[in-house]
Amino acid sequence: MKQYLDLCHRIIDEGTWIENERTGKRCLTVINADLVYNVADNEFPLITTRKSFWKSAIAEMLGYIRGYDNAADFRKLGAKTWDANANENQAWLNNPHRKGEDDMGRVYGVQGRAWSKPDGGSVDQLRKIVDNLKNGVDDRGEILSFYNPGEFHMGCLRPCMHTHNFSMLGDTLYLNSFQRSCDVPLGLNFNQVQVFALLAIVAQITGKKAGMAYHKIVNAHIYEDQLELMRDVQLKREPFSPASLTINPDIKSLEDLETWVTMDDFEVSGYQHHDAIKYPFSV
Ligand SMILES: Nc1nc(=O)c2c([nH]1)NC[C@@H]1CN(c3ccc(C(=O)N[C@@H](CCC(=O)O)C(=O)O)cc3)CN21
Ligand SMILES: O=c1ccn([C@H]2C[C@H](O)[C@@H](COP(=O)(O)O)O2)c(=O)[nH]1
Repeated sequence: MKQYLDLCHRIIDEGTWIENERTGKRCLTVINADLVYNVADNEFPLITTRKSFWKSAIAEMLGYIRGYDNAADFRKLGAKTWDANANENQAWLNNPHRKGEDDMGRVYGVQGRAWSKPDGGSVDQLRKIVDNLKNGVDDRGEILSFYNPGEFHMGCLRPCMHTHNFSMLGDTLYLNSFQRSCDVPLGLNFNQVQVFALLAIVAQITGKKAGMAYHKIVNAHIYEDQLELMRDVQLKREPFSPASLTINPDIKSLEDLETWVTMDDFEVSGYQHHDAIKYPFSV
């Protein structure tokens, strides 16, 4: 929690105003932030200075794991977070690659599970990582990358958290996650949960101990219409002690995640939080 609050204060104290062409808004921006989550000790990085909708965040991550390309599938899991990018962004609505209502195109999980090969067929990056780790192999290239510039024109948004690099020391699994762009009031509240949960889940299905997760953010920003709520409301509140996450131990494989797992298989205990804050969302 402290590292999140420190980043918010840093943006407000030292940030530079940058015009963003895509959204038509100004963002108070800093470059480079390094967040660390202790998954080994289950120090779940859930924001307490406002109500955090952690189930949506984990549902989003599960949708990426499943390779979803449709906002309706995310909704069925419990995340409405892709509705606006799939259906309200004019550039995407005009894009000939859009396959209709709710289509997100070739983003995130599509790249993670079915990266198109120029000579035909596709690469399932996550399957390879899980198989290797389960067999005790870390080839120093256990990388799940959603960032495919050759297909940006076929998706509604370029991935923000674009790369997850797993590694092993003995039987302890680590994760380094890279994010190019971060909406700190809205997105980071989710992304922290997702990096933590991704390491916890992958460790569980590969039979490893979870270690630390390292989260690198390049451009961290607060949109101009979010600033007042962050500075004058959220940052005036005292944080509560952290919550912890429990994952159903019956989840044992990638197939389990692909087939029967729902948000009922995740539980958070000891979550004390301040009231929700409705931050404006920029499409
Ligand atoms: N401008 C912007 N910020 C983002 O954080 C973001 C995007 N765009 N586009 C792609 C995804 C979608 N994400 C989202 C989208 C919506 C919420 C959101 O509305 N959160 C509310 C309510 C959540 C709920 O009810 O489930 C929140 O209070 O956290 C959060 C992250 C993160 N990403
Ligand atoms: O997981 C996510 C996804 C998106 N965001 C934010 C970061 C930016 O504010 C927008 C994306 O806009 P770009 O112009 O493509 O950078 O969405 C996030 O924080 N976390």
